[in-house]
Amino acid sequence: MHPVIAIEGLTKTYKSGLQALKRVDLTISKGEIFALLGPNGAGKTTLISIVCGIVTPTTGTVVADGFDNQTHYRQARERIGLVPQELTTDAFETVLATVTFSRGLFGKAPNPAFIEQTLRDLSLWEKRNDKIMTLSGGMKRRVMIAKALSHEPDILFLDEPTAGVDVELRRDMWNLVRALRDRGVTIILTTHYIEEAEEMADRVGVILKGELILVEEKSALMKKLGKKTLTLNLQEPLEALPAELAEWALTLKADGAELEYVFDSNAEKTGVPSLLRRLSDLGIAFKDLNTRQSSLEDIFVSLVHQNGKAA
Ligand SMILES: Nc1ncnc2c1ncn2[C@@H]1O[C@H](COP(=O)(O)OP(=O)(O)OP(=O)(O)O)[C@@H](O)[C@H]1O
Repeated sequence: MHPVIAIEGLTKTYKSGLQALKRVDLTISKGEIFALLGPNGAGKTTLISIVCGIVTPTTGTVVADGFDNQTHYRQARERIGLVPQELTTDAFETVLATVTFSRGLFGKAPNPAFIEQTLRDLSLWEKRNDKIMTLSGGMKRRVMIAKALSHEPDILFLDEPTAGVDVELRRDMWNLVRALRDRGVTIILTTHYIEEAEEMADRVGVILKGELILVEEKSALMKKLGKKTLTLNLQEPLEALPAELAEWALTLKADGAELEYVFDSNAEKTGVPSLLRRLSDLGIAFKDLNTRQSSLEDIFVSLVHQNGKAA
């Protein structure tokens, strides 16, 4: 089975001379949910825009479901639905007309039953005769998704799908994305909300300054890079860390009332038992303790930090 998207040697230098993509190689399998993470300006939108045929790459190729998006643009584009970051739609049109028109743009035969189902799935059916301009921001975003799905694409790109939407709509979107995946749609999303990637993605890619610095199964990534944090709530606050504790990577928090120790949970020797013994020897007592597995957010922040230092 060929990958549903194959990106090879992709680079993009804008006319301004800015190199937005350095060299990106990436393959995506059918039915995956792939989350692309990266700080502002990393190149996420540029990458998506190239795959969707909106921006021309400087070098490299993109093959969507077997079709090169430059030599077979129409066939490649037909397979892709794009929900852009910005709302781009005719404010004076009704919801139903906009979504129906979108399908027509791809040369697909009308299918009112399919459009109705799509609008119902997105809780837009009641609003079908409303003009887009009268809808709330969240509803407008749903319209953008309905438009992207109108021609029944196999691959859906969501560029920051939940930026600025409320918690309820975010949950709805996640459910929708899962339902689409269950139907065999491949989903690529960019997000600033790491919890979104943590919750949804099968695989995660991290892009920094135009380079895909990491692509990994989410579960493997969290296991491999995951650290644990042990927090001890002290009986008496400490003014400073005693020199006798220098061999552990400790931080004092909450005005000295909490002692935090970050350790590698995969290591043979975590340092936790010896730390507790040393604390007891020093007469430092604690009321409570807890450990927390690091989240994808911690991992992401430390990756960005490391790369910032390396640059
Ligand atoms: N049309 C353009 N002409 C020149 N430079 C551009 C153009 N579009 C984007 N850029 C630059 O390319 C770099 C990557 O931008 P891009 O929008 O792809 O990043 P992003 O990761 O999507 O960021 P954000 O999270 O802020 O949306 C940025 O430095 C941006 O200023």
